[in-house]
Amino acid sequence: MSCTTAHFKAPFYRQPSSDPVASQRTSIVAMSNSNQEQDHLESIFKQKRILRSKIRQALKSMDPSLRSQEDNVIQTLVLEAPWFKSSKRLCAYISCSALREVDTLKLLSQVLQNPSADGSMLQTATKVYVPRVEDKNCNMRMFYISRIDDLVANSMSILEPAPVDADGNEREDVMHANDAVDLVIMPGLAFDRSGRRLGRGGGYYDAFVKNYKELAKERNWKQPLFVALSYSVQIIDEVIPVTSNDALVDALVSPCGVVPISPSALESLDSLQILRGLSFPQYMNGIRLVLSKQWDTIVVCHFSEATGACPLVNSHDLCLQEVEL
Ligand SMILES: Nc1nc2c(c(=O)[nH]1)N(C=O)[C@@H](CNc1ccc(C(=O)N[C@@H](CCC(=O)O)C(=O)O)cc1)CN2
Ligand SMILES: Nc1ncnc2c1ncn2[C@@H]1O[C@H](COP(=O)(O)OP(=O)(O)OP(=O)(O)O)[C@@H](O)[C@H]1O
Repeated sequence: MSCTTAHFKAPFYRQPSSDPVASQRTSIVAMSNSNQEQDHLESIFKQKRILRSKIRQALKSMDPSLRSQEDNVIQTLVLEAPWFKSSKRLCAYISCSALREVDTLKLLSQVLQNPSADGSMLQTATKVYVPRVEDKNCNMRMFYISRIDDLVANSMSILEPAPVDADGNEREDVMHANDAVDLVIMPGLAFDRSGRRLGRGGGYYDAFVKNYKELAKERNWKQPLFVALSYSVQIIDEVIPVTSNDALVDALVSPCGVVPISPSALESLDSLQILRGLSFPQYMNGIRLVLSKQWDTIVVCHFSEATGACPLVNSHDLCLQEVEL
């Protein structure tokens, strides 16, 4: 399933000039620019297709017991994270085992069972919204669910909420909710260490992220934290080819840990405080802050191999500068 590239054609259209010769010249230049841009986009889509099959293959070859271990580690990391526990409203995908996606069912059943994500009886319950694909034109809605057992499998075998729940009530669409979502847990096929994300080619999440960010801006809401869940084999060393439509993630959760990428993730995940709080000498030398090319600010911490911690971030692809703590 894929959308056409027509979405990209509009920005390359130029207003015709009143001088017919200039207008012809302009339109030839515009056409050749447009053709170049189109070729460039085609090349990106081709690279994406190649990368998708490579990662699908890697996921297929993954040992099922390793997958299950990684699922547990990732979900535990999320469940124990302060940014997850403090979340009042979140969007999350319903994982599909046929697509070999990081499991979210443990996470979601925990949230839906508990009165709040941090288990506190005093707080109001965390509201959960999950995706429903509306058509093949990148339209996906996020509907409120209170239970996991009244979802139905769509044509892609992904469980989805019907627009009306089991009691006959219309479900709330997150785009019409009165309050802001603080967290969006995203799926993806591959990620690089600067937060670029390769989806399954539907463009659904890219469109949703763009629309939700616009809505939050209009309403003066704090932007949600966009966090993707990833098996180790899905984090790649190469740069993921992206277009201007591709939304970056703020942070990644993999079995190696929670990796803040954007400045807002660094702030929300309290990473600097965590780093400053570390007082073990063997860690102190190993920890570095790096400047990310993507965000042009200090965003990623990594650990030296000497510490035994996962060297999730390679200095060669991310660092503009390293700062010893
Ligand atoms: N669990 C889950 N729900 C989700 C998404 C997702 O990635 N995961 N989506 C995120 O956008 C949307 C659905 N988009 C999807 C796009 C493609 C395929 C899929 O089955 N792709 C096949 C290849 C099909 C083909 O090439 O024709 C595959 O990836 O193997 C599934 C969902 C909304 N809901
Ligand atoms: N914000 C958007 N509005 C309209 N079309 C979009 C938007 N974002 C992406 N698309 C279109 O969706 C198609 C697929 O995009 P892309 O390959 O980047 O999807 P993806 O990121 O892999 O999928 P997903 O976001 O669903 O995980 C492209 O044709 C692209 O033009």
